[in-house]
Amino acid sequence: MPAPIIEADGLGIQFVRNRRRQLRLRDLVIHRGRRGGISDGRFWPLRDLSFSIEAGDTVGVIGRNGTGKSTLLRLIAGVLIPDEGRITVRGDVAPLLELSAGFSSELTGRENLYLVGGLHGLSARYLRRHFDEIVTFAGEQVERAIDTSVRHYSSGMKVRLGFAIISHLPHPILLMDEVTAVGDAEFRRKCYATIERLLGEGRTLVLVSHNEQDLTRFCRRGFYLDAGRMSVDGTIDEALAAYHRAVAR
Ligand SMILES: Nc1ncnc2c1ncn2[C@@H]1O[C@H](COP(=O)(O)OP(=O)(O)OP(=O)(O)O)[C@@H](O)[C@H]1O
Repeated sequence: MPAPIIEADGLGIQFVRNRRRQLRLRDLVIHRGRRGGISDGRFWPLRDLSFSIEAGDTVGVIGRNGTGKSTLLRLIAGVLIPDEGRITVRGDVAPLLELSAGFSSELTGRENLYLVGGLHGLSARYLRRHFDEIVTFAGEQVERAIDTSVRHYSSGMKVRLGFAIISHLPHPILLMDEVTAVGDAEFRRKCYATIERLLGEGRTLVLVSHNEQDLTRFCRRGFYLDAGRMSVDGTIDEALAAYHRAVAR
């Protein structure tokens, strides 16, 4: 049996809050700012996480706001380095996260396509060959503005171009954070079709979403995170049920 494509063992990361700006009023009033763990601004958005994901698994990550879901994706993507434990990722990652990140506002859409595609390892030859397809996918507005500086793009246009590029990566692991929440109905339809095609090819998906339809449509497995800990690692229905019980309390 091949080794898991993503494996976490006692994974944890510590952040430092900007104490003056972010210490909550409740902490100041009830604990007079002395509560352990946050008194020096340090806290663990994720701690003691162990799991393994096999190639082809589709995992939905569920939890309330601020429970560390996006942080987990950023650890898998290698954008963040753990302070405790280990995360092992055996394959390239296509990060459908912060899709307009990496664009250089001075450059045109066309130049950014080559830049961002190149940064993710796509060759200039591949990008030339698939250029029309990528731009068409990004939609008419982007197509018309492809030789305009992206400074003049709306955030939706940047996200659409970003999705069009990243979804062309051949990488086996897809990370998505609320991708389908952006864009209009037409773009969402294209996103769904693309995600289904990619999953049909046997890619591995880790999806963070508050949209239950998306979660049950794309994910077989579910992680329910509660205050930075793994509360349920089961089927997507089991994870959603635990989340519902928690929010009903
Ligand atoms: N770079 C950072 N420095 C300090 N704190 C951070 C940083 N990034 C996130 N946080 C905090 O870490 C915690 C976890 O954040 P994260 O974005 O992973 O939550 P989430 O579960 O994805 O939330 P949401 O559902 O709102 O997207 C939150 O309290 C957040 O405010």
